[in-house]
Amino acid sequence: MGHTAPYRLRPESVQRVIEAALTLVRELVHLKGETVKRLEKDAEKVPALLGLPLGHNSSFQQGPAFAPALIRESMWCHSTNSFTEKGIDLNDIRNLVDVGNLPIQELRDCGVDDKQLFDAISSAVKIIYQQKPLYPIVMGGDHSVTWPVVRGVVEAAGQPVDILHFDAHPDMYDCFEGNRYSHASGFARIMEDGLARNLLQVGIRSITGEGRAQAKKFGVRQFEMHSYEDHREYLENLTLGEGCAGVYVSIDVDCLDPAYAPGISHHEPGGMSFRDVMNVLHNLKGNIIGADVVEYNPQRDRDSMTAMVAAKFVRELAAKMAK
Ligand SMILES: NC(=[NH2+])NCCC[C@H](N)C(=O)O
Ligand SMILES: [Mn+2]
Ligand SMILES: [Mn+2]
Repeated sequence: MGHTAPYRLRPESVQRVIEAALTLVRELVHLKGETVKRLEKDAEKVPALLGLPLGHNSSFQQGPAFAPALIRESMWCHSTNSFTEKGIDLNDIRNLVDVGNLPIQELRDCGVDDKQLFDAISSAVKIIYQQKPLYPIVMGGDHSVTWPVVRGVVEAAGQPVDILHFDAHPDMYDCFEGNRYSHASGFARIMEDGLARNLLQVGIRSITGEGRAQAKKFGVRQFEMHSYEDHREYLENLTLGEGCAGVYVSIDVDCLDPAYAPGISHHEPGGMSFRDVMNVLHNLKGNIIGADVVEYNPQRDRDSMTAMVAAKFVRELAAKMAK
């Protein structure tokens, strides 16, 4: 018996499914945003956690599609507590809310294509950003999610952002393995769309001629690991975001050396330590209005250790955003 063509929803049904998914996000965002305002009417910025279980644009392994639930599990694991390194209690809803996941796989099963899916991600981010005092902090999923997330932040803010991007890779291929939505092309899309006033890439140690040419074309500043010590002082005293919408921080967990983070798809030796990233993040002067932690791959992890690494990145980013 040959394969029958997969059943497809009619286009109008696909639109209804997308709207249903965004309605769930909209209701949760409104509920959490209004609750925070009732508890703390002067709250300026409260990070709102959104999970994007997406892995199909990864060029090598698709495990990041399973990451959000496992990062949440580590965030609240009783092996630790709810306080961040500098004393923010994330159990306090005024410091962090969770608005659930966008149902990525279900949308794709209904025949939603990547353009529609990325538009839905940008819409979900705008819903969060427009519900003050909430600001989006996203858990991937592979690094392809950053383009639609940054687009949503910039469209809602009305101005470009300064982006601080931690990664072993520049992710600026024009088109990787025939896919312009690839996790290895997201920052090319971001720069083409004029979404970033400045893009600083930190932790780079796997870069092709195209990666360097694209950086030159777009004016991207790349801080490569082979000369990291020459730039440490500067990177650990950054001021970003003044005169534009603010700062967006994207952490690809593979910025870390595989010794510290085995649970990622692309093992690239010679990476950063967790403390190196914290030194840059804790000392950063700037108003972070959006962030993401991506590329955690549970299928490569050891005893959930990298889930805890991704979870601590989320926690410390949230603490840095909260005001
Ligand atoms: N977001 C990422 N993890 N990108 C990884 C890109 C890997 C690709 N093989 C390269 O060499 O560039
Ligand atoms: Mn990477
Ligand atoms: Mn990346």
